[in-house]
Amino acid sequence: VRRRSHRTRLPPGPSGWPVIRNLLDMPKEHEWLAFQEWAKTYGDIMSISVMGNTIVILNGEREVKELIVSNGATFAGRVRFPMAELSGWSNTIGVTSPGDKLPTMRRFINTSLGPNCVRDYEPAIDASVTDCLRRLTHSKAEVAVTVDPCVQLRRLAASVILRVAYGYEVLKEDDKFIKLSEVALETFFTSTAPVWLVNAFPILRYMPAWMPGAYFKRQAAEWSDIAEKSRRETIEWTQTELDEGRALPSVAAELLGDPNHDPILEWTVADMYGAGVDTTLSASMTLFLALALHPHVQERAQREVENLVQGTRLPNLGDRQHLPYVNAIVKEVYRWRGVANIALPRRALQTTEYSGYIIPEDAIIMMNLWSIFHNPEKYPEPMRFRPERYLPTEDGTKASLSDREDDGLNEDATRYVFGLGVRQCPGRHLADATLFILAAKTVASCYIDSPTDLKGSPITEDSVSYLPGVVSQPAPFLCRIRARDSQAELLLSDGLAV
Ligand code: HEM
Repeated sequence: VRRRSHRTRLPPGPSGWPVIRNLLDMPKEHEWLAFQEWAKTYGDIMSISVMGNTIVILNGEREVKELIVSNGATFAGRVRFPMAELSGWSNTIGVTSPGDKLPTMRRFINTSLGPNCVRDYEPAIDASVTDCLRRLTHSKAEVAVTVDPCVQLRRLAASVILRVAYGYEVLKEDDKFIKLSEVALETFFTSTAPVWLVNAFPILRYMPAWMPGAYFKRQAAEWSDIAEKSRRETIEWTQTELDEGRALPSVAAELLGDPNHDPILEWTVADMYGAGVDTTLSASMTLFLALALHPHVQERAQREVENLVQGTRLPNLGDRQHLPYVNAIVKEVYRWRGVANIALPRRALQTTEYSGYIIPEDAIIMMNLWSIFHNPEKYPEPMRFRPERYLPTEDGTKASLSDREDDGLNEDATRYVFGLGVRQCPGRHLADATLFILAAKTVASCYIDSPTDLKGSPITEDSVSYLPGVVSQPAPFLCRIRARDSQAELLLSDGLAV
């Protein structure tokens, strides 16, 4: 192991090589696993240096709480991606650091997506979930069909977001706004990749577009048009609905209702798609995979729901407090494989001293949520999906359901999965409500089993694999799904969208 000299006073880390420093050490994918491994040598706060940037990695809950929560303002910055800014994404909240526009954006999105939002949109979320399960089961009780659940779960995540953001209802498989938003989002992700030299050397952004080597500027101009088209067409759609008196309540309708609204907030509405769809989809796919792998979890959850509703209806958000085991499933979905394993990197806005180390201004800060979620002292047998770890039952470990703040053992994973502090995910209430409704209705009405990869090889808990990326999703898988019985089939097909 190459250790860096103690004299630097940066948090410890591999020493790297002259000039390129840790460029070759930096893992190409699933970096949270490498960071977790490095923590065994360097500890819960460590650093590396890549392309002139200091990256500070926080592997422990104490470091995350003390730096990100208690020192919130210092670490509230986001990483800049000049190529994304040139490509029309400069008003995206997820790359905006504190300054003139951030407080306006945060206030708006926190209010629009606060706990009230969930109450207002609950019927729409409920209907979308039922619709999704009906499509997945094909409404045929006791006839199991083999499906790739990703297709319908993506449609569900996108339907919820487009309904809440614009009052738009997805009615077709190849929906125009899903396509438009996905194409635009692709340009965002591609423009944040390190292959664009301008992301490492921002000075290049001043090169005139006609110069040899300035291909990136012409590409950025093209992508900028795509981002603008997506933002404009969606918000104009809501404006037309408002003008013609048929707009459904939505975040965009609320915004457009104020004639003096700040136009920058139209981008914040658009951000909901990019930030909300892949994340909700990742957690939903993990839910299906975990249920398919654990029939006893489904049975216990189904019994819990059945005791409450007695076959008369499907459960809903109002039942939440009476369904502790279903709640525990959602918490374990957040923890077991993670969604955004290194959250969304932050940037230090000033030089700070912590635990005897210097964290320099502009350092990139990565919270390794994976390390926290897979610390065996905090979550015994961390690779096992065990919802009961959150429950005060004979096989559970919690002292009480209240899950006190200082209770480190099997702490509620919801506290971390959405990040922490001043930049915490504003979509958490919406996402959490969607996942609870999906989990409760799924166990109440369906039975899922036989998970395999796309070639038909069985998947076990130990062979589960996840794709790389800021948002990590299960590798594509198939499973068998059927409506639990004819009563469940009836409840799923009742009062549905066509
Ligand atoms: C299971 C689903 C989700 C997970 C796990 C998740 C997780 C996260 C995380 C870890 C962050 C970074 C927080 C930080 O830096 O501390 C974040 C930011 C964000 N999320 Fe979510 N998210 C989810 C769903 C959603 C939804 C449904 C929306 C909106 C509809 C949303 C909107 C945002 C936005 C706008 C940001 C950027 C906030 C900022 O930079 O100030 N997220 N999310």
